[in-house]
Amino acid sequence: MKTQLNQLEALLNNKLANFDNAEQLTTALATDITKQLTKSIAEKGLATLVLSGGRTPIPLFKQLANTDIEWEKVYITLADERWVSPDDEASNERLIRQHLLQHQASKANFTGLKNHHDLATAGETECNNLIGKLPYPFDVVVLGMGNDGHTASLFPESTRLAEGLDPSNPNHCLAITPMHALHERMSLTFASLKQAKQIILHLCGTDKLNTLQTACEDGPIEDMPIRAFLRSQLPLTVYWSP
Ligand SMILES: O=C(O)[C@H](O)[C@@H](O)[C@H](O)[C@H](O)COP(=O)(O)O
Repeated sequence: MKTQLNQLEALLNNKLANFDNAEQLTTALATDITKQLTKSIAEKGLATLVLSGGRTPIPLFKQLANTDIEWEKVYITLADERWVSPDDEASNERLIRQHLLQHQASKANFTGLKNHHDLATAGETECNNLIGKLPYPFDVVVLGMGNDGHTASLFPESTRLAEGLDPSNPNHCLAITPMHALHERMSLTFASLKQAKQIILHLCGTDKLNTLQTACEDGPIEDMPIRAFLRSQLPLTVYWSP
């Protein structure tokens, strides 16, 4: 494990922060996000935070919910959304409302990606216009990764993946359909996410470490979309714990 971590630190140009356990990672990550948001608020009176769904970030959401930040000056949105009702078990908006927009963080300004359209393809323009109204570039983006190398909802083999990965795509979001995951999705584009002041890839478990190692090796970006972030000169840090 130590050798693997040393190899990855070299591959990631020392942008790998590894911790002995998820609790230590969560505390450090919540602290770092708080610092960046507080700095942005001091500089420009507001801050934007883009979050991913999944199971990994739930402890982080819970810790941030109780953190003393001027949340009324923080604008939060999602890196992606399953195109389901916000009260559906699969909804990332539901996850954010349930675990983050509580306690002190209940004062934050949240913009969801799901709108009234039945299909993500029909809702794409409205979603893009809505995200376009948020303060930009984003200050902090927190990404997860699946063991297929997807991030946000930029899945290998998905429809329109090339558009989603196109660094010059002028749009913030696109409707995309994974081949091997449930639900039509709305995903922020690589072009929109990569402009952020701070990009965090939040991973837990040896399976994700092994996937990260594979993603750091040669191979097409389309095979493992997280490679678009790893191979660009971006302010990206990987936070990992067992
Ligand atoms: O909507 C989603 O599912 C997420 O945005 C997705 O990109 C997630 O970050 C990864 O699938 C990792 O999920 P886990 O944290 O559950 O492994």
